[in-house]
Order: sequence, then C-alpha cells, then structure tokens
Amino acid sequence: MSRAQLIEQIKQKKSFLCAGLDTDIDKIPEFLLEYPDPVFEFNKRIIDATKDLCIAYKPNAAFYESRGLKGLQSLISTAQYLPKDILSIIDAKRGDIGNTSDNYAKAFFNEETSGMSFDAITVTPYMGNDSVTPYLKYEGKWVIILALTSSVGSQDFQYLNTGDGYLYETVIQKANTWAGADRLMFVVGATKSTEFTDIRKHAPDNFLLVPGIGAQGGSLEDVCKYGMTKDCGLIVNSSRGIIYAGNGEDFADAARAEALKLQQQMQAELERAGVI
Ligand SMILES: O=c1ccn([C@@H]2O[C@H](COP(=O)(O)O)[C@@H](O)[C@H]2O)c(=O)[nH]1
Repeated sequence: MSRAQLIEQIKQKKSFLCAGLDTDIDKIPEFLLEYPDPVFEFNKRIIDATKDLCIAYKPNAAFYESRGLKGLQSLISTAQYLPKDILSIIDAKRGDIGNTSDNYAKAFFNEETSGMSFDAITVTPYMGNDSVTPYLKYEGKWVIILALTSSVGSQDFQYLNTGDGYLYETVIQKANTWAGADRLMFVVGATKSTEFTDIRKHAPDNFLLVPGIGAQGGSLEDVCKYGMTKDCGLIVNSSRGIIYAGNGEDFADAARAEALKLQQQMQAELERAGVI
C-alpha cells in the first residue's frame, strides 16, 4: 500500500485506528472453540465488525507462533482474509543478518512461498542497515522500525546518551538515510507522548505506529497534540482494548463499540489539526 493510499484511507474513514489482532486462544469466547480454526473465526468476526473504522490491522506474530502449526495456519488465514485496501502490519519485531532477514521478508511478504503478504513489518534496528534493507527490496512494502517503545524497559537502551542525543534519536536519524518516509515508519509508544515533539524534529514526515493507549495507559489526546502532522502521520494501535471488549456471543459488537469510540475521538483530533 502506498503512502497516498494510506492517507486516503485516513481521510475517508476519519480514523487512524489500527486494531491489534493479539488473539489468545485462552481468551476468546468459549463458543468459538467448536470451529475448525477458532482463532481465525474470532479474527474474521472482529475484522468484519470493525473494517469501516480501522485503517490498519496488526496481528502480533507471538500469539500465532506460540501455537505452532495451528497458529501459523490461523495467521495465514487471517493474512489472506484482511481487506486489501487496509494496511496489514505483521508485528514480528524481526532483525538479523542479511540472508536471514531475506527469509523473514519472504515469510511475511511473499505470498507465493509462505501464503502471507503483509503490507508492513516491525523490525528491530540494532543489527543495522544490512538487517533492514532485505525488507526494502519488496516494492510497496513498509518497514516499521522500533524507535522508542512503550515498555518500561525502553529506559535500558533507548535513552542512552550518545553524546549527540538519545540512542532512539540516532536510530531515527540513521534509519531515515536508508529509505524515505514513503517506505519507513517508526514505532513510538503512546506512553512517551511528551517525546513526540522531539521525535518530529528527526521524523517530520514519517508515519509513527503508536501502541500503548488503553491497557498501557497512554493518552490518545497527548499523542495527537505532540505527534500529528498535516497528513496525520499517526497510526494508533489498540489490541486488548478492542478485541477483548466483550466475551460473549456479541463480542464482535462490543469490539465495534470500542473501535467506534476511538474513531470518534480520532475524527475530532483530525478536524482539530485540519487534516480533514
Ligand atoms: O513499543 C511497543 C511495541 C509494540 N507493542 C505491541 O503493541 C500491542 C499493544 O497491545 P495493547 O493490548 O493495546 O496494549 C502489542 O501487540 C504489543 O506487543 C507495544 O505494546 N509497545
């Protein structure tokens, strides 16, 4: 998906919501366990109920890989079911030497070999340029680099002073020499909203994937105040807050209600910033 198509989706849906498909088989409604692939059935119903409100979906690979072959099948079925006009992000947080990254890229971007063709993948930056460029060989695909995460542990490395600012700032500056804002995004946690002003100095045009609202305590309002650009520039994720909003037969309706609340707040922010 191109940057122009992404911005068009945002303007059309008045939303920059990403629903995180962190689907845990132990947390889904019990009645779904009768289906041949309960996790896919759950995802399918969540997608059907929210697709007019979301501009992205983000399955987190851990929730699928932890279930072995069955999990991989649920992930493949979900990848193939996701609407083509909505950004699909695999939150895999990969990073390795070049030939290994080639194979991670194939796994998540090459439908012919793996059955999956996500639009974007999250990547850790710490092995440097040759660990990231293999993903960029796939035209039209996005790389989303972990810059400043929502975790408490972000203090351990990301805030190390390099003598020329924090390490996360160096990550953003350096990565922006590898590709343009039409191919690269950064992960910045919603729990770090005051740092968004600083991040925008280094990444004025990049879209930021922002997890950490809801369960992790980040504020959507603050993220928008400090991080929104003229093109919006934000994709804000909520996983548990949406997908586990209900636990009965009507779980998809409950998910929709949560997504709608977020979409309405997002619409107000987009109007306030003059994006729409
Ligand atoms: O800094 C980061 C990077 C990734 N994540 C991921 O986002 C979702 C958040 O889920 P919630 O249930 O909305 O808290 C999850 O997949 C994380 O692995 C993050 O939280 N922070």
